Amino acid sequence: MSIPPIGLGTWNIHNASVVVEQALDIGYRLIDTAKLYGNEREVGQGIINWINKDPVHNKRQDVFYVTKLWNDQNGYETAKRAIQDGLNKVSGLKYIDLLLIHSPTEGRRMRLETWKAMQEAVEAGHVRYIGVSNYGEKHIDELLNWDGLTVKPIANEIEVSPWCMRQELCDFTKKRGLQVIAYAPLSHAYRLTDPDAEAVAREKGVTPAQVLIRWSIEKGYIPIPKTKTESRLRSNFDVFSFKLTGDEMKRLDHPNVHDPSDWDVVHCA
Ligand SMILES: NC(=O)C1=CN([C@@H]2O[C@H](COP(=O)(O)OP(=O)(O)OC[C@H]3O[C@@H](n4cnc5c(N)ncnc54)[C@H](OP(=O)(O)O)[C@@H]3O)[C@@H](O)[C@H]2O)C=CC1
Ligand SMILES: O=C1Nc2ccccc2C1=O
Repeated sequence: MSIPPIGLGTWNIHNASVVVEQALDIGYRLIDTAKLYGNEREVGQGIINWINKDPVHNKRQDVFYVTKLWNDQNGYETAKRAIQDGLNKVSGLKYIDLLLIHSPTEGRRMRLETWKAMQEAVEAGHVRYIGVSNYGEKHIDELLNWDGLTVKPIANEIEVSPWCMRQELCDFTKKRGLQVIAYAPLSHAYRLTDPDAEAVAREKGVTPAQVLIRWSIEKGYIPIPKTKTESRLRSNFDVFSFKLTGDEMKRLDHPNVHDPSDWDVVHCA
């Protein structure tokens, strides 16, 4: 199993079919959406449009479509129906590459019931891989120690940036065999004028956004920056022709800051 090294986040993208097609043209291969974002159908359409315009070169199996079950879709029967709804919205894609539980907030019983429905979707061939999002250490171990587990999670999608490093959780996630998908890698654009990010960017001849995306990659994470702007789609993807040194990484790190740009539920019961 290999997950592409970078993805496109699509929260708040309303013309998603256009943006997704542009992203795939540029080279993005992972697209992250969710029931919550209200754009699964459009994201799927963007992928289909991209395949249809050059079916010899653009293949369904080259795209990694990620979506998530929202909090109100937890519970065994509800999740089963929700997975079918999600599949129906992107019927042209035939399957979901990675399905995540969006968050652990609904409690242990709901989390595990939802997982049971997700496992069955893998066993039925509707979903290739399953994973979690916003899970803390205890949620991960709850799942891995559950006696009903037949399909292991492959990833934990969590907010990670130099101002929300979550080093212990990231190390734990990887130690348990899950990849870290880093959401809000640009800290929702709140930190693009940070003096150190700007200085490193100037020295390297790149943008602060490229520095932050590269920071995630150097850490061994899969960043999923969001942009609806075509020029930024291009530059955010252009992060494989330079590296950050150990000193530059340290200059960007803020291990003592915890400033998530969004919700923070990894410690919920
Ligand atoms: N699982 C979860 O609970 C969560 C998942 N996510 C996922 O992660 C994705 C990314 O996180 P998100 O919160 O969107 O925040 P990001 O950190 O990706 O930042 C997005 C913001 O940065 C701007 N931006 C992007 N590139 C540049 C650039 N090169 N220069 C200047 N500004 C730029 C965008 O503007 P513009 O679009 O106008 O160009 C947008 O305002 C989401 O879209 C979603 O897919 C996010 C939050 C929670
Ligand atoms: O992309 C997202 N933005 C959010 C804001 C609040 C809760 C969940 C999310 C997302 O998944």
